Amino acid sequence: MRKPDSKIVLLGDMNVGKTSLLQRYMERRFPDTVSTVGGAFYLKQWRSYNISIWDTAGREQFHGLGSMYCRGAAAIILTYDVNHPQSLVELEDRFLGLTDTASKDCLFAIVGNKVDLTEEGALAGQEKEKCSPDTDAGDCVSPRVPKQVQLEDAVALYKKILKYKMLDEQDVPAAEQMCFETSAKTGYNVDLLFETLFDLVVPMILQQRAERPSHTVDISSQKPPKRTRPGCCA
Ligand SMILES: Nc1nc2c(ncn2[C@@H]2O[C@H](COP(=O)(O)OP(=O)(O)OP(=O)(O)O)[C@@H](O)[C@H]2O)c(=O)[nH]1
Ligand SMILES: [Mg+2]
Repeated sequence: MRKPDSKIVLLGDMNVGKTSLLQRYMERRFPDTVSTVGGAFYLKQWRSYNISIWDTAGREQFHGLGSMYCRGAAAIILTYDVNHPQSLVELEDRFLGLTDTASKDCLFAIVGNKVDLTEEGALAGQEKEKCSPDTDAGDCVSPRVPKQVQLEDAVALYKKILKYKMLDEQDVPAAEQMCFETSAKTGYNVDLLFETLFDLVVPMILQQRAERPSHTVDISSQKPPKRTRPGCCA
């Protein structure tokens, strides 16, 4: 397997839908999931680059592993559930600190998932009817409720992160570009999320390559060392 050129990590509380988002994007489906243990990754080829996308466990007991998964990451997807305000609070309180091991110019996306469960989901083009007993589970949506976390709350968190990382708003992508509302269930905005990040990460790969010192030695210009005492190896 080729070494990945870059790394993207999904972080966020348990049950917000990290695994489901990744499976929706990589496998184009919304399977039943079990709560993640530790972490797992997919390799995505984007243009001629290999990007690893890491799914992490949101459960408190795996918290200690988070900073290890973030090491060297080029982008981090901070995921919350639009129906659970506490999951947004947790991003700041519990997960942001884990990102200190990421690359110094790491990008942040903030993603509010499960928008299909909200009344606003209907406005986002998710017009499917409520489940009926004979409807396939994957084809139905649950009764909708007003959205509990607004996109502006995510934008405010994005700006706080920039302050925490001491980054200038002018040097990073705008909050409006990096805050998403998604549904792993319907696929709403899922491609947009991942592919926006891939497009932003590619120039970072190119820059790293340009900065990396060359390890190639031109042996044709090397003269053999002079031997002072022939035959002696001491
Ligand atoms: N309605 C709806 N349900 C979702 C969506 N995304 C995930 N779910 C459901 O939410 C539950 C948790 O999803 P996971 O993807 O396992 O959540 P996770 O963030 O990976 O959780 P951990 O692995 O425990 O950290 C599952 O029952 C999913 O089917 C979504 O967009 N809409
Ligand atoms: Mg999971």
